[in-house]
Amino acid sequence: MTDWTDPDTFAQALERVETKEKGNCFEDFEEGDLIEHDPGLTLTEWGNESWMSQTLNHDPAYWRTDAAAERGFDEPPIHPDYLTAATLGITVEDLSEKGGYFLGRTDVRFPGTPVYAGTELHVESEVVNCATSSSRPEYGIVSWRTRGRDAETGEVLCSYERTNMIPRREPVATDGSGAAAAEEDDDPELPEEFIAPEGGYYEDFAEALETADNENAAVAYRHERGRTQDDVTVASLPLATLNTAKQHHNVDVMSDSPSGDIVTYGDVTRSTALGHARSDEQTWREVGFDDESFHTFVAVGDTVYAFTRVLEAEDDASSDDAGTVTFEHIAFNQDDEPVYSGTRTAEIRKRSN
Ligand SMILES: C/C(=C\C(=O)SCCNC(=O)CCNC(=O)[C@H](O)C(C)(C)COP(=O)(O)OP(=O)(O)OC[C@H]1O[C@@H](n2cnc3c(N)ncnc32)[C@H](O)[C@@H]1OP(=O)(O)O)C(=O)O
Repeated sequence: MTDWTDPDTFAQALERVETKEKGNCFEDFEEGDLIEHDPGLTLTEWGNESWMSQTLNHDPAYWRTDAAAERGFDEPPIHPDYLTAATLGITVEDLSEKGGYFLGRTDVRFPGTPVYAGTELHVESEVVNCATSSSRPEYGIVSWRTRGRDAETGEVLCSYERTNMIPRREPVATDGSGAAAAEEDDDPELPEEFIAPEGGYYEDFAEALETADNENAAVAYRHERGRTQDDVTVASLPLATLNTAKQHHNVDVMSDSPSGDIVTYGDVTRSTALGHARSDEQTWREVGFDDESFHTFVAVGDTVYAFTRVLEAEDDASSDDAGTVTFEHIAFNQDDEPVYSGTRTAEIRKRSN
């Protein structure tokens, strides 16, 4: 009788059987396709608090009822970073589980916030672009518009457009023009002076911008905190959002990939950098995020730091207690390499109120 667990026999069986594959290849996506994602997620206090604590998002309004009430929330709400990460995590099984990397995202908005624990998320994505990668013949580049809705009311809570590299079944011939376009600008022009705001209130950002306007200066500074990536940030946080990307939890497969190892979920990297930035400001509300890019991998043992450039300050917030500030945040690693960048618009509390 055949012993199926004999290692030689089993190796032969493994070679001959079909693998029940997961995920979709580039060829499976067509512009205009609408995909309703089967996994759903109830946004819980546990999920929210795990995400916020591990990414150093310790804003009291998301932790304490008195601080929440002071900011106009009924109770500590679901953090927009966790909402964004959960909205994306649910989509991975259909959109990107096959492999490839999360390259970037834009137009991240929260039309239905605040969102409270107990809300069930239902997520759908529409394919908005399928492009050939001119530098990587074995991949295509796909963009989707994703909407996370309150499953009960249908209200859109989080919406964004995201782009991933997605493996092709069959590599295509490319002209290699992508590599040429990526050539480094070896003569960067930086301003003569860097100004840091005095404090974290709206007026501090507005005043610093005004000073910089009169000189060849930029309002830019780094944040002291860093967060070294470990099993929790690399594997546990994405799995808690039902993100099934093998990049985050399958060391065996990833040893034979461009990164050579499991890598941090892009939303963990960016949320950690944003947590560092928020710890040096008086955040009132998050408005949105644009032009987000993931430049290189972050892996277990890497440390995520943050750098902020203040771009704009406008006294046009939804509340008299705040003004609107636009930032560029850059996450970087222990070797000072940028790993993430993106712009963020947030309402920042005014000093006078
Ligand atoms: C979720 C989820 C997975 C993750 O969270 S993975 C973790 C987050 N992402 C990363 O760590 C990726 C970091 N990026 C990289 O390491 C490099 O970009 C990468 C993927 C190795 C590619 O590097 P290359 O130097 O080979 O190439 P480029 O950076 O020039 O990009 C390749 C092509 O993609 C185009 N592209 C890049 N960014 C964007 C963007 N934001 N939007 C649209 N297109 C973009 C770029 O122009 C190149 O195009 P070519 O035609 O020239 O090939 C999950 O699984 O869902």
